[in-house]
Amino acid sequence: MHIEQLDLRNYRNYGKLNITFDDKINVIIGENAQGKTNLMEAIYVLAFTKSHRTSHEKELIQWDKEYAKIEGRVKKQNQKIPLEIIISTKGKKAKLNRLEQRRLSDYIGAINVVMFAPEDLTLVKGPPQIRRRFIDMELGQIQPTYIFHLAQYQKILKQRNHLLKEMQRRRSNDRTMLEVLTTQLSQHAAVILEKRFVFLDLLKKWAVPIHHSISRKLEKLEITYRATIEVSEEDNKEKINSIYVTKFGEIQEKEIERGSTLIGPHRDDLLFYVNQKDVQTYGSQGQQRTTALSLKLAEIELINKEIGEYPILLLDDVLSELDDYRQSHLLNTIQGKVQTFVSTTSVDGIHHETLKNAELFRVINGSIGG
Ligand SMILES: Nc1ncnc2c1ncn2[C@@H]1O[C@H](COP(=O)(O)OP(=O)(O)OP(=O)(O)O)[C@@H](O)[C@H]1O
Repeated sequence: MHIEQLDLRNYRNYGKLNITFDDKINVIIGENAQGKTNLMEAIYVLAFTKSHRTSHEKELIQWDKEYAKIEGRVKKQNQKIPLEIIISTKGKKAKLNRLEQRRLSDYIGAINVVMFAPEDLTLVKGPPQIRRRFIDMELGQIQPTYIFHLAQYQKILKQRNHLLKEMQRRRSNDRTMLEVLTTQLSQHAAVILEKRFVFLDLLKKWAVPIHHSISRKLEKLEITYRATIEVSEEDNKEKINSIYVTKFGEIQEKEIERGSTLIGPHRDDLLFYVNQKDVQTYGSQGQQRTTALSLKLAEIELINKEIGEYPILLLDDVLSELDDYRQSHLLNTIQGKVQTFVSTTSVDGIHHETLKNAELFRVINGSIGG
């Protein structure tokens, strides 16, 4: 799949932009603060309806304007699909084939996008929420029902935390309500965990051999899921649900005392081992980067396997962060089959021949020239 055309209106520092892209490699080049990441972000928002770098959507609207609009024409399985996101101070609209989609899960997945930015290099070393976000974004775009369960889970979690806080302060003792919320939360948590286990199994199938190859066959990567309950990656949702229900029963008084939900997928994590050593604690920066790169490359292959087409790849200022060997590995993998957007301040540090045939877009203060 690829984006043929992108139109922006009042999006960050782009007042008006109409641009046609190459279906292979597009290099977005410009000095700092000219709008390279803004362009990448717009493509990301077109795919996920939200930004990868802010949760405050008002920031996406050009200063002093009422709304921001992103329109894209995507070619997927030989069909041209028009997509549109409008963000205004009143809210957000997502249109697929010119029809407004009320549920996010009906829109997300229309195009598949994989973003690789410098922050992703901290995927291994950074806090657990980065790894949970990684799973949620990647799994969500290949399985829209996951987004539905995640959204329900988060809604119920909020209500449950509020109730627990009220019970902690002795302003409520509504045990029946707590039981209802616990039952609902466990059900969604079980579906989320089951789907994460299936996804992880697929991810490992790709990431482990890729890591082996990038490390010149010296390193064996292992990935495990760390849950807040004792569960096996082979367990199905019924089994997981019953484990949650039992555990919630056991910790109920502790949860009331703390005023918060203490177990569930919102507290889980991924662990990475290289040659049986925990990469987060013992890995070199190089090993951590290889792991992050292997995961991203695995994701690209996984989406191709699940969807039947390669996703669109956004490499925001990250190529120059990788050494020549890792750069080559990345660019050789995508060569000729993945529409890719590379943003950079200079092509000096990027030596691969793929870029020689790329289409070049020069960004100066929210305008693009060839
Ligand atoms: N809502 C907005 N309205 C207008 N301009 C904005 C808005 N949000 C950000 N900008 C401007 O966009 C520019 C930053 O663009 P961007 O983040 O894409 O930079 P970049 O080209 O990727 O630079 P770098 O190489 O430093 O990352 C800044 O000049 C900023 O003032």
